[in-house]
Order: sequence, then C-alpha cells, then structure tokens
Amino acid sequence: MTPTPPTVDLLVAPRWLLPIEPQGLVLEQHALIVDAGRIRDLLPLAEARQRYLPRQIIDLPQHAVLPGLVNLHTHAAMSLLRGIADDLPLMQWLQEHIWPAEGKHANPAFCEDGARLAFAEMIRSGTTCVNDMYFFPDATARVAGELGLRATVGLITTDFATAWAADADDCIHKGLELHDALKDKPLLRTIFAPHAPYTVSDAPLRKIRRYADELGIGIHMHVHETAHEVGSALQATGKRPWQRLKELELLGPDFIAVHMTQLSDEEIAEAAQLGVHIAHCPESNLKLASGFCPLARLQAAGVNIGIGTDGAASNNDLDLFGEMRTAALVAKAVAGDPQAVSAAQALHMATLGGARALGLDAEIGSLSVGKSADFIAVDLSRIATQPLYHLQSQLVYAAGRDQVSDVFVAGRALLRGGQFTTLDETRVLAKAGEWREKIKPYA
Ligand SMILES: CSC[C@H]1O[C@@H](n2cnc3c(O)ncnc32)[C@H](O)[C@@H]1O
Ligand SMILES: [Zn+2]
Repeated sequence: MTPTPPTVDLLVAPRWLLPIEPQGLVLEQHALIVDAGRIRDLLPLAEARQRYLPRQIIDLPQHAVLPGLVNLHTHAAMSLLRGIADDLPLMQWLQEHIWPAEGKHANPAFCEDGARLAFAEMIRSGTTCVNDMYFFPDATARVAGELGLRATVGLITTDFATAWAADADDCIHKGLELHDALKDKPLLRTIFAPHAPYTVSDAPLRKIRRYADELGIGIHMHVHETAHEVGSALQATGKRPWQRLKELELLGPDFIAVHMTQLSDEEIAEAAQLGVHIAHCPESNLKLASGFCPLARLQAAGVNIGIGTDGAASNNDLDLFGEMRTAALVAKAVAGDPQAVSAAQALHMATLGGARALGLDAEIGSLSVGKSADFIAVDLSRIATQPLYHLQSQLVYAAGRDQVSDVFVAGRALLRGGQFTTLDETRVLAKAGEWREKIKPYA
C-alpha cells in the first residue's frame, strides 16, 4: 500500500525558480512547497504533485519566483518628505530642509503614516524585509507588524534632542525598552542605529558597543557618506571617522556601515578583516552627489554587501529592482569594467547579502529547505522582459517593480495577484494627502 502523501499548506508552481543559493542556479518546472510558514521542499513539479497534498496551489506559468528582497537601509517614514527638497548636497539638504521639517512634524502619527506609505511601496516592489532607521521606531515596528512585513527597526541615537528622545542616553534607554517589547514578535527585530559619526559622541557609542555585546543586537550607522564628512572630521580631530569607530571597537561582524563612498585600500582591507557589512545605497549617493561606493574593490576583498534605498527624500523611490540595476550599472562605470557586479551578483546583494548583514541568513535570503517562506513572484511575460534568454539578466537589467505580482512573508501573502491583502491602499493615499497639506510650507 502506498502511504498517503503529507498535507502541506502551499504548492507554488512557477515557470522559473531562482533559489539564489547556489549562485547562478535556475530551476525550471520545479515547485516550491511551503508548510507552517517554512520552505518544506524544492523539487521537480511532477514529483511534487505525487509527493505532497497541498491545501492550496498557485500556478505561475509566466513568472519567476525568488527570495524576497531585503532593503538594508531606509528611513521609512521619510516617504512623507518625498520631493520636498531635491538637487542639493547632503549637509545643505539635511540642515536647511529635512531637519527643520522633521523638527516640526516627525511625531508618532507622522512616523506611523509614513511607514505605512513606505511599506506599501516596498511590498509592491517585492521587498519582504526592511532595515529601518528613524525616530519613533516603536511606530515603525507597529506598522510592520500590522502589515506582516519582516523588519529590523533601528534604535536611533543622536546627541541632539528630538521629539523621540532628549539626548543620546535617552535614545539608548528608549531603544532598550523597545527591544524588550519586541521579544516575542518573530518577524520584528531591533538594531542599534547611531545616526552618524558627526551626530553621536564617543560616550554613547561606547555604551552601544557594550549593550550590543550583552544583548546580541547589531549596529547600523551612516559612515563615510561624503568626502566632506571625512574631511571635516580630519580637520576637527585629526582622524577619519572609520579610524575613530575602529578605536571605539564599534567595527565588527555585527556592524552595518551605510554608504561608505570614501574608502582607502587599507580601510577596505580592514572592513574585510573585521567582517563589517556594507549597506550600498547607489541612488541616494548619486542624487546627493555624495560619491561612489567602490563595490568591485569591496567584493574583491570579500566584504559582504547588501543594497538599500535610503529614505524616499533622497532617492526618491523605494524600489529595489531599480536599485539593483543602478548598483550593477554604476559599479561597472566606476571600475571601468563591464564584468564588475553581474546581474547574479546584484541579485545576491539584494537578497542573501542583506540577510547576512542582518544576521538573518539562516532564516531568509535564499529559497532553501527549512528557511522561512519569504518569496516573491515576478511576471516576465510583459513586453519589457521579452524575449527571455537569461533570467537574472532580465530581472536586473529589464524588469520593473510593476511586474511583481505576489509577495509572501513567512508563508503569508502580503500581495496576491497584484492586490494587497493586509493593507488598505485608499486609507494610505488619503493620509499621504493630509500630510502633504501640513508639510507643503517646507517644500
Ligand atoms: C535620526 S533618524 C535618521 C536621520 O537620518 C536622516 N537622514 C536621512 N538620509 C540621510 C543620509 O543619507 N545621511 C545622513 N542622514 C540622513 C534623517 O533625515 C533623520 O534625521
Ligand atoms: Zn540614510
């Protein structure tokens, strides 16, 4: 007697499966089996139909299924500041426009409505995991939880007073409270987020290193974003910020350095040796004319890199498909080498690279048996992606975010057939309109 096949939650049958690991592998006529939120199997479709009894089958005959994208650096709520001040260098943009607007408006309601707008855009674009840094991280966490998005929320720290906290110690104290409050939420995690070397002094950075070690929390910080940042630190202290952070023992395998457009050969070697991860935000760096992160040199040294959009006020979208393409194209131009950062490498950075930086690579980042079922489907039958010769090439160099049809996190659909399942789009748009009226004087 043949045994009854096991019942499972879901069988996904796409035209192509791109597990990401091993790099370059493309499976055709294969199925993804999901049960209890996890990837139970990846096997030829004919065999899958015999071996499992799925409660639900999703046929995707023109689609590629791949791991959900990881946005390794953003400021979600800044979606409400999209387009208020364009075409400026970083410090003028921050000091004359963004910080005054945030000083007036960045309250819990702003952060909640902004995060909802940002996460709607991200889910639609195939992002399943986000590493955020903003005021009122409790509000960001609440919205991610409501929508079912996987999020690491930054325990923001600045020396200066904000509506969120009175000073750096207050930031750390409030951050630790939030860390405790999120302990039982499997999709939500925290990360220390000292804003930048020029806004956080040594004493709180030492405290952050101590708590990070004690509690196993990572650290996420803007570092060497511009030549101006490095030059003014050198002038004021005689040290480059990287050197200062190294002396404070902040740099290590739990540290994500955002931007890193200014790097000597020695600093690249140190990043590799210390196991520091880089969050590369090419479009924000281009728009603010901050500089170019030397991707090919970092990859050659063995540094792990993920991709971020930065906030919507310096990008101005939250589209990781666009960001992958920009990352690959700019890397080629910077290295003077068309082989620098291939389509497969760009996909790897936007999935497993980001997951690894967050310490989540045992859980997400590739379609591997036992990992969480965080995956997306991309419809490749559109004009923009036909004819199709090479899957990764099409996904990075030709596909648009509008081709994302389905988004799952931990086996739960957040987008099915292009429709949100956990979010009221009309409400999100109405709130964006209300905020526009309040913020308009700053634009
Ligand atoms: C204190 S929460 C985050 C803080 O960072 C600001 N910000 C947004 N984008 C950037 C960037 O590219 N470099 C430095 N700081 C940035 C944001 O406006 C918030 O004030
Ligand atoms: Zn940023």
